[in-house]
Parts: sequence; C-alpha cells; structure tokens
Amino acid sequence: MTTADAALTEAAPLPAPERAGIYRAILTRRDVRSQFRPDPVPDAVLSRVLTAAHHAPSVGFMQPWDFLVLRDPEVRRRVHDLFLKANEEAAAMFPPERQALYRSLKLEGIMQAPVNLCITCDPDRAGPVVIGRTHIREMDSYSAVCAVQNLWLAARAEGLGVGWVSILDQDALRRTLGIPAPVVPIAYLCLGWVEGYHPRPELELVGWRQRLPIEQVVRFDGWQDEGRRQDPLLRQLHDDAQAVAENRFLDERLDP
Ligand SMILES: Cc1cc2c(cc1C)N(C[C@H](O)[C@H](O)[C@H](O)COP(=O)(O)O)c1[nH]c(=O)[nH]c(=O)c1N2
Repeated sequence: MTTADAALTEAAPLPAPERAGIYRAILTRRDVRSQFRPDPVPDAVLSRVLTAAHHAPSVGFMQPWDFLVLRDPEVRRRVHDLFLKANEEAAAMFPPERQALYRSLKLEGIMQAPVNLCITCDPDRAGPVVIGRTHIREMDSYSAVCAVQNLWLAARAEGLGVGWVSILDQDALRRTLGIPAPVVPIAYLCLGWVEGYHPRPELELVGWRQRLPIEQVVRFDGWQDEGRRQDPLLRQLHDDAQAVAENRFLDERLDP
C-alpha cells in the first residue's frame, strides 16, 4: 500500500441511472456537421465540457493540451478557407467512382457552429523525460485525443454536438491560429446546439462505410487466434451488438 492508497473511494458500479447515462452518451454520441443551431453556448456549459476534457488521462499526467476557444467569425472563416483548399485536394485522392459521393458529403460545420475549439499538444509540457513516453513518443498526442473524447461525450450529455474537422493542412492551421512550435494542433472541433442527432454515423447512413462486426476485431491471446473463435465472449459481443442495433442495449443488456 502506498501513501496514495490511503484514501481510496469504494469501487462500486455507478447507480443504475448514472451507469445507463454513460452508455447512452457513448452510444448516441455523433459526429455532427450539418445540424448546428447558431444560438450561443453559455459559458457555464462550455466550462463544463472543457472541465471534462481537462480531466482526461494523460501520459505521465503531463496534460499536454491547450484549448483554443474560437468564437470570432473572422478567425473561423480563415480556418474554413483552409478546409476548402484541403477538401478539394482530398476529393482528388479518392478513386474516381467515389469522388461524386465524397463531394456530396458535408464534412465540417466551421461557420455554422457558434464555437470552434482547437485542442493542441505541447510535447514539452512536462520536460524531456516523461513517465510512460520514454519508449513511445506519440503518447503525448494520444493523451490529447483522450481529452477530445472526454469533451465529445460530455457535450453529448449536455445536448451539444461536436464535429471533428481534420481535412486541414496542419502547418497552415498552426500559422492561422498563431500556435508556436513545437505545439501541435491535434483536433479542430465544431461545437454547438444541434437540431438532432443521426441514429447512426452519417458515413454509414450514406453508404460510405459500415460498422464492423465487433467479433471480427476482438482477438484472443495474440493476433493469431485460430481455434479460439468459439470463445463464449464472442457470442456475448454479438448479442450486445444486436441489442445496440435494435435499440435494446440500455434496457436489456446492462444487468450484470
Ligand atoms: C480523428 C478523427 C478525425 C475526423 C473524424 C473523426 C475522428 C475520430 N470525423 C468524424 C468521423 O467521420 C466519425 O466519427 C465516424 O464517421 C463515425 O461517426 P460517429 O462519430 O459515430 O457519428 C470527421 N468527420 C468529418 O466530417 N470531417 C472530418 O474531417 C473528420 N475527421
């Protein structure tokens, strides 16, 4: 037992409605591009979702993030211009038969959402040697992404929408926002109240790509697991996936 162990709180499951709330936020969170309403996000709400982001896990507790709150339409317009340029380049990269569908997709809500956020990663935040980053350098970026996910889920809980825009030249974005080297922009997010959430990812709804069967991406005791495909966990995963697809998960699958 270390000194840190002295004040452990009880490791009980959350009360049922709170536990269901976590799963509901996870399952109904969406990437939002088109359904933003223009009304402002009160500071009390913005503060809560940023607080959630700031409580994300981070390698060596380095908290490498900064949160740039971008409300000025002129700043957002400059970022939108970067998007238009990058998106044109992006369209040309897809096979010819997919380009028309690609161009029909709305992939950002930079000007519609009243708030944009840029979440950055400062690799120097905790000195040159960081617990947990000694052998895998990218761990600081991964930590910043954890902050993004916390914010995304908290935003869903608040009834807000978040859309991640990554079709941007990273250096140009850095220059546009005056982000100093070696700080890296990790995520550019559009945030605001929304008309509603799609029931499934938009890319699935338009036939771009489907959710993979979870049984296909779970492996046992290493990558090569032939002979293990009868593991009872796979049946459980299949049934949970079915329940999610049929909107029964929260009602039927949360009992121990
Ligand atoms: C790192 C990263 C980067 C992006 C995204 C996500 C993530 C995690 N997504 C959103 C992405 O398309 C979406 O998450 C998936 O399609 C699944 O949909 P839901 O998030 O479940 O609604 C995204 N969406 C978009 O319209 N433009 C974009 O540039 C990006 N970029």
